[in-house]
Amino acid sequence: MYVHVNAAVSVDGKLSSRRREQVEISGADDFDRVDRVRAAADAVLVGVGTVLADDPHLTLDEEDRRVQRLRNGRPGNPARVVADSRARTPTDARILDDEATTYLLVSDAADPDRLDALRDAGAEVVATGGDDGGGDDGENGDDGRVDLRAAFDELEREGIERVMVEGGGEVIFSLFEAGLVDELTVYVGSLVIGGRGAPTLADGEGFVDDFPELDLTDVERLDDGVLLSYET
Ligand SMILES: NC(=O)C1=CN([C@@H]2O[C@H](COP(=O)(O)OP(=O)(O)OC[C@H]3O[C@@H](n4cnc5c(N)ncnc54)[C@H](O)[C@@H]3O)[C@@H](O)[C@H]2O)C=CC1
Ligand SMILES: Nc1nc(O)c(N)c(N[C@@H]2O[C@H](COP(=O)(O)O)[C@@H](O)[C@H]2O)n1
Repeated sequence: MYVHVNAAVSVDGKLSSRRREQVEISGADDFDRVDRVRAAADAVLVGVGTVLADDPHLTLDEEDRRVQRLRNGRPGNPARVVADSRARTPTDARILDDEATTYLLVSDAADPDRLDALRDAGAEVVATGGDDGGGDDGENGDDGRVDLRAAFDELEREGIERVMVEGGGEVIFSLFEAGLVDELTVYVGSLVIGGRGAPTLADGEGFVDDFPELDLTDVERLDDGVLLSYET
């Protein structure tokens, strides 16, 4: 699986404010670039924190790009994928409409009745990862969250080979922690958000050593900000 993480941050590295509501950090040119990256992907992935905060749609904005994909024998929109251990995605979430296939990555911690309701609402459920019985302590490498590596193997069996990850900070950290990131693009908008509780590009537990190092491959001025491109 090729994994491209993309995010927009303020100059102080925040994805959003302490209210966790969507903040428009990108300008028109960056949103168009994001649409292009989506169009190249087989699937767009977010964490359930992003679904609950933003209720994103994750489809293509540009009709021409949908048409081009269909001409190439691909679905008009990339599939949508949510890392959602406990199946907290609302059944009326926008990502569950019929404009694309939507996979919910869940763990053993998800309630079976809830999964039935989400299947009825149109979701394809992929279960990996489970509860080690020891609470959220991270012991045994299993804290009841989705095992992203195993889930990606399942998605590959569904023909998904290229994933674009749009956030948020918890999921992005987990992907770096698991060594699953191939490419990172970060749009840095010219604003300060601040707030110790505001989400950043990589949240989670954070690293204390063995920090993932990246190769800077490009720097581009875009809208009123800067696009930074990295490979791992
Ligand atoms: N500026 C930007 O480009 C973007 C900003 N955002 C912002 O980010 C915030 C949401 O980010 P977060 O709260 O960090 O939530 P998130 O979107 O990273 O979701 C985290 C949740 O995913 C679930 N999950 C399942 N398996 C997991 C695993 N293995 N590792 C980590 N999480 C796993 C857990 O329930 C966890 O609470 C919102 O404020 C949203 O507006 C989100 C996307 C893009
Ligand atoms: N690239 C980017 N720039 C910003 O300024 C943003 N606020 C976001 N947010 C994320 O974009 C997604 C919205 O998707 P739809 O337009 O509803 O399809 C979602 O993942 C937001 O968190 N991204």
